Amino acid sequence: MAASYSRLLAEDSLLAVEADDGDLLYFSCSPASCAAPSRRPPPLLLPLLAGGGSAHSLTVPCSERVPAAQLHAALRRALDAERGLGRPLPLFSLQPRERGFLLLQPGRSKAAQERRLRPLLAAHLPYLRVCGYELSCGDRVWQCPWGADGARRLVQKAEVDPAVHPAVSTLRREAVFGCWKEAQRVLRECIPFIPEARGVLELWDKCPKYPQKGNFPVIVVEGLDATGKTTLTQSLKESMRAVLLKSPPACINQWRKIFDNEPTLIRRAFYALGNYIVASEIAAQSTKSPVIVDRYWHSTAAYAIATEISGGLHNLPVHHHEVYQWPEDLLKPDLVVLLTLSHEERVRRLQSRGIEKTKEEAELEMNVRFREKVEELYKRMENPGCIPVDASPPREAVIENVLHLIENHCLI
Ligand SMILES: Nc1ncnc2c1ncn2[C@@H]1O[C@H](COP(=O)(O)OP(=O)(O)O)[C@@H](O)[C@H]1O
Ligand SMILES: Nc1ccn([C@@H]2O[C@H](COP(=O)(O)OP(=O)(O)O)[C@@H](O)[C@H]2O)c(=O)n1
Repeated sequence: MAASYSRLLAEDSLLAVEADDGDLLYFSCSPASCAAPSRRPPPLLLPLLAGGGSAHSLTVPCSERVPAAQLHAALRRALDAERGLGRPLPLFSLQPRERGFLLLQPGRSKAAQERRLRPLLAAHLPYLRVCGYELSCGDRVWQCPWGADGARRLVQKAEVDPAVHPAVSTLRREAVFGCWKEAQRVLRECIPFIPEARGVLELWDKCPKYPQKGNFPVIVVEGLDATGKTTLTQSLKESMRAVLLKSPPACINQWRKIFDNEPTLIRRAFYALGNYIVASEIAAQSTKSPVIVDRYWHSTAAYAIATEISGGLHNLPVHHHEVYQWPEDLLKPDLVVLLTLSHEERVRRLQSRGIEKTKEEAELEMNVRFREKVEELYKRMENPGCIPVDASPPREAVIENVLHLIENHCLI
């Protein structure tokens, strides 16, 4: 009979490894005495070890968010650069809650893998939990912690798959901030490591904290890259005699590249605060004229969730989850238009535009699953939700449709 999730968490530690297709495989690691002999050994590890390969897991305790996120990113870079160490798979430990990597290396002994790993990890070792994996009695896999303090534990395929992706519970803390105070807190913690964080915070300090919208309409245009946001927002600006704003706003754009190269926690805090900075511009401008905004909070949340939650649509947080709700302290637009386009047409437009692609754009183009998740996430956003508009007709028709939509919302 399958063990319950709560029992596994009470007695064992539970690990989730992201397989090649982005889906998750769950293992439990139990003190040998309470391991039921009927529980099967885990896939992935058993064939690898039986074939003479080796495996190590590295996890980063998450006590201090910013240093932990930076260490995790540094490890990823080091492992990606070190070809002789095998393939790193993203790994979540659910008890204690930690993130890290599982290194799988066919045809290399545990001792040999350890010899390559030790110098690479030397500087980080005090802040990491590292375990090697061993095979005994033909089909028993043991987890063996480095250092003297940990007893080895039996690793088995977990008989329960928690219904929720392990990263869902960390989204609020690490990627989709529910209020400006949280984003500000993260950027403050970054100042010792990233001096530019101070620049962003100084600009934010000058902004009113809960600005109110003026009487003119505020319309946001969202959508994947190359769906026609720039084209549409420019036309709306002209035909409505509106002011056109962008998030992130021009005043922090100079630092965008720096934050784009930082781990999720820091990168998303930058974009989140960017939305609050643009909100004060929206408030000021909407007392004088209509305002069009090219990307806003929905983009920040949708991209953050799609990057953090691996696998397919089934792994996304359930409908009406708190991460889909508009932050209460962020100025709300009157209408959010979502431009939708088939994958083929979007790629054609990207190619005909021909400018250099950012890493995330290139990933979007390549990764159909990621694109599907971003689009689905846009549609799950609430209060306000996005209104989808087909962006495939000619430019003039798209603009006309959106102008009708704006009129129907009684905004002009
Ligand atoms: N309705 C349309 N039909 C055909 N091409 C379009 C349409 N709207 C935009 N484009 C073209 O597609 C490309 C991407 O549009 P753009 O407005 O830059 O998208 P985004 O700002 O969303 O990245 C541009 O070359 C643009 O001229
Ligand atoms: N309000 C915003 C705007 C952009 N972003 C991030 O910036 C990326 C897209 O910005 P972009 O400027 O390349 O998009 P386009 O306006 O070129 O389509 C997304 O991948 C998001 O990660 C965000 O998080 N929040």
